[in-house]
Amino acid sequence: MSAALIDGKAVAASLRERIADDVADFAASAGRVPGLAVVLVGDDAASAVYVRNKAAACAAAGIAGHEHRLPADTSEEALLAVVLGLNADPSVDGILVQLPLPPQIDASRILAAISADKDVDGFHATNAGRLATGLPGFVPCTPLGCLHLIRSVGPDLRGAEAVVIGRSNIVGKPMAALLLGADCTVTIAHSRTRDLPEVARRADILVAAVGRPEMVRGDWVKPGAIVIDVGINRIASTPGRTKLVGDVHFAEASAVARAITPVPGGVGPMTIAMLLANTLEAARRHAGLA
Ligand SMILES: NC(=O)C1=CN([C@@H]2O[C@H](COP(=O)(O)OP(=O)(O)OC[C@H]3O[C@@H](n4cnc5c(N)ncnc54)[C@H](OP(=O)(O)O)[C@@H]3O)[C@@H](O)[C@H]2O)C=CC1
Ligand SMILES: Nc1nc(=O)c2c([nH]1)NC[C@@H]1CN(c3ccc(C(=O)N[C@@H](CCC(=O)O)C(=O)O)cc3)C=[N+]21
Ligand SMILES: [Mg+2]
Repeated sequence: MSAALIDGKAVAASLRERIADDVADFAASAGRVPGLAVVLVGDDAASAVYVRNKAAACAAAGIAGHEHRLPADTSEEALLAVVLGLNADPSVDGILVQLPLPPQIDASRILAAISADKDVDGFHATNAGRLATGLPGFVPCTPLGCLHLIRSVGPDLRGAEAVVIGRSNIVGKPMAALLLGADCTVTIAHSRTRDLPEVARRADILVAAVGRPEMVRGDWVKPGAIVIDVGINRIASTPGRTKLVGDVHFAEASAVARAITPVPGGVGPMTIAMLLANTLEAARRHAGLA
């Protein structure tokens, strides 16, 4: 392996220490702690793990976590009522409704109902529009964490060729918007992209957010590129066991890249750190301390 390892876990840990200090300052000024409500519908095992991680991270940062677990057969109206209650609750600064939602619920309707100034996920159309037009707002945590990691190894992004594989509203599109905002030349690739390996090889900065285990092979990577692997894929390993792998074939890509994120320990921990940062920012705005 020749690439430098981008240690998201370590970067996230140091960010979280700083956030904890800032939370203490906020509490001293505002007379209350920031609050984050996390809503989980159903019993998806992976979602339960993330929600547990978020609760622990909140506690460690001094943020009050309000966890709402609803049964898998919850109706859209019932979930809407929970969201409206959280919108109206002054102790709640941030609201996160864990995705995916069960099939009877229209996620876009739920996301639209979250107050834009409590939308610490940055998924509301108002915040997506703010990001697209260069206005201040909440930026989705995963791409924001990716940008931090990219800047930790390549602070000057002006004119760099960036290729984002994946165009979801929660990762790919906001990632592209952030890179564009950093003056990269940005290409967004997806399932209809012709000759994806060729497109990927153009990238000085390659971000993979696809959900396909180890899809990006070594010969897709330009020598010296920065590779950010957003994918979280649980696959079978030895009989009866599973393991997490990314969307990038790590062993191959790390022989070619200049720097690369591992899975686990890369983007995932940064997502949680950015969620805490967004929640503190929401609390400051609500308290008039921003
Ligand atoms: N680390 C973290 O904190 C987070 C990790 N993730 C992980 O990131 C990955 C992506 O998540 P998300 O964006 O929500 O996923 P989505 O399924 O919403 O989007 C996947 C994107 O990949 C594209 N795609 C699918 N197959 C191919 C292919 N063969 N070639 C090129 N493009 C393809 C799709 O294209 P099209 O639009 O044409 O269908 C789509 O744009 C997942 O593994 C997820 O678990 C997600 C969020 C946070
Ligand atoms: N409303 C909403 N907001 C989200 O931000 C959101 C969501 N829904 N649904 C699911 C995805 C996924 N996601 C992750 C967060 C942390 C890790 C993480 O901490 N990963 C660790 C490992 C975790 C493990 O061991 O399973 C790592 O990569 O090192 C992963 C994935 C947030 N998401
Ligand atoms: Mg961490």
